Amino acid sequence: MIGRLNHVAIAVPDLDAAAAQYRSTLGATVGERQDEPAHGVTVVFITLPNTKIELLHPLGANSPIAGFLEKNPSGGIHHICYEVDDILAARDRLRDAGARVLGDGEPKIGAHGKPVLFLHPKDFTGTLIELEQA
Ligand SMILES: CC[C@@H](C(=O)O)C(=O)SCCNC(=O)CCNC(=O)[C@H](O)C(C)(C)COP(=O)(O)OP(=O)(O)OC[C@H]1O[C@@H](n2cnc3c(N)ncnc32)[C@H](O)[C@@H]1OP(=O)(O)O
Ligand SMILES: [Co+2]
Repeated sequence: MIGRLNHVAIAVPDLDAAAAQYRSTLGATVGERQDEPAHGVTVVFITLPNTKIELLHPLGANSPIAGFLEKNPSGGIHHICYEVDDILAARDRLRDAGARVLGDGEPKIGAHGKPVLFLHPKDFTGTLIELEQA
């Protein structure tokens, strides 16, 4: 069911410093800051030849990544995002298999303008999974 790896997300305490490190030290192609108020994060995408890195920083009072950064103050890998062809069919199949779909279970529009959903990390070997409709 899952397809390409769309991105690996890294929560960071200082977005500008992390973006500068990827640009200057690692020599990567780094995009602009993008506020995503519906998701409670500001993101910067880094384009690699085979996938993307999403740098994440909390936005607003109720960011879903605030707790993660409190536990990991230096930052850390936060989630991985797989593409699926049909996000509603994927959601229903995963629910039938017993997985917890986060939030109200209805897809939100993600950073690429496409529907996304999240799956509880405790149901997937300690890894928060994002699904993005391809
Ligand atoms: C920009 C839009 C979009 C895109 O298009 O790319 C994005 O990527 S938005 C990214 C941010 N959005 C989200 O993460 C939404 C989904 N996340 C959540 O709903 C919550 O973060 C969470 C996963 C339910 C965690 O909630 P939280 O309140 O922070 O923590 P808990 O204490 O309830 O955690 C329970 C348990 O799970 C462990 N945990 C938490 N986060 C992660 C993680 N990222 N990876 C692995 N494990 C995680 C946490 O440590 C707790 O474990 P125990 O301590 O063993 O109980
Ligand atoms: Co993401």
